Amino acid sequence: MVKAVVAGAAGGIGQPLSLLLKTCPLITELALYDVVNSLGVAADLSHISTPAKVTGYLPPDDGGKKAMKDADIIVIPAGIPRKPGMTRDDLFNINAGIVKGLIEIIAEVAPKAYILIISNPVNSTVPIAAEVLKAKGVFNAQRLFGVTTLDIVRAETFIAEASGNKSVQSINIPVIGGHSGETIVPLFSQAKPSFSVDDEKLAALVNRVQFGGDEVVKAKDGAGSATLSMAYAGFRFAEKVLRAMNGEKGIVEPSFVYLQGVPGGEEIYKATGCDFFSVPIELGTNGAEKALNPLTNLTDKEQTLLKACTEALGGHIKKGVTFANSAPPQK
Ligand SMILES: NC(=O)C1=CN([C@@H]2O[C@H](COP(=O)(O)OP(=O)(O)OC[C@H]3O[C@@H](n4cnc5c(N)ncnc54)[C@H](O)[C@@H]3O)[C@@H](O)[C@H]2O)C=CC1
Ligand SMILES: O=C([O-])CC(=O)C(=O)O
Repeated sequence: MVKAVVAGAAGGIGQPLSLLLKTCPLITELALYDVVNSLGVAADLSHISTPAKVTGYLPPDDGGKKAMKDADIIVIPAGIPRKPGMTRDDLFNINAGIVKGLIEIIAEVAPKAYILIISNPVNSTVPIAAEVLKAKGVFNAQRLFGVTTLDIVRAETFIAEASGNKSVQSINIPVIGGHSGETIVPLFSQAKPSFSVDDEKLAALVNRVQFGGDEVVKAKDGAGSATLSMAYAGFRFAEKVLRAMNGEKGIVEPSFVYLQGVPGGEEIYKATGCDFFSVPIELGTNGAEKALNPLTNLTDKEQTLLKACTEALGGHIKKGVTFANSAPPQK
């Protein structure tokens, strides 16, 4: 029996993500929570002929607690998205409180759940979640993930386009660091299969992965940010976590984790000075079982990107930690 929850299920990401989760045979119960419209989304999805039993919850009558009670995996795309001209950090003032409130509920009713955070700014919302869980005495770093899969999905797509590789799904590329602008570090030198483009094209590819989110925000012109590609990416990561929980071996995907709480993370922490960092993670029945060190054999250009990443990321992490420890409990 596997209970999955989507918090923010009626939103632009939440709806297609819930649809994809409804198609996953590994899930037996799918609880959809939102502050609006979740009952309608649940009724709609409940007619699909797949095993997961779908239920919807709104805040009244402790709906959040009921939705998340005893969940095995909770995916969080709750919060406002960007409009043109905004940075992800501009979302902090609203989304920090939303994530804090949801994690407070999870700490109480589902302390063992795997938590996958999509809400931006991921570089700060994941540290907020960790601090709240620590304060409640239920933090398990191996079960808290910032979802950075969309950066990997973009890198795979853009390499396939640039190199003319027709089998995009065979491409593997680590993207490390954080999830905003210069904190996103694609390691094209470690792409499999390897590929080569001239320096100018490589710089353009790096820039496109780092600022791919802006491309969508601009095209949507005030109607939000990436939702469909994010739902795909969120499902891809959630499904890998579920398959690993189910005993499948050898599953690796980068994710933004608390390095010092994941085996193998300590040496990456020492090298970067960042408590939280996205690196390839080996997933298993205990969640993040091993952080794989991608920092050996970086090219000079990648070293420069890494330096810019760690300089900015440290501040984002600190902002989240400070907020978590100073804001009052959310309602
Ligand atoms: N990690 C990543 O790679 C990506 C992250 N995002 C982020 O995901 C978040 C959601 O984006 P969209 O779905 O486009 O936004 P949206 O506005 O369409 O949906 C957000 C949903 O969250 C709900 N919500 C707000 N407060 C809530 C609470 N306390 N509890 C439960 N639900 C609540 C809203 O009612 C809404 O239905 C944004 O912060 C966005 O920046 C977006 C794309 C990629
Ligand atoms: O750009 C945004 O605000 C949404 C996001 O995180 C992405 O698309 O990578």
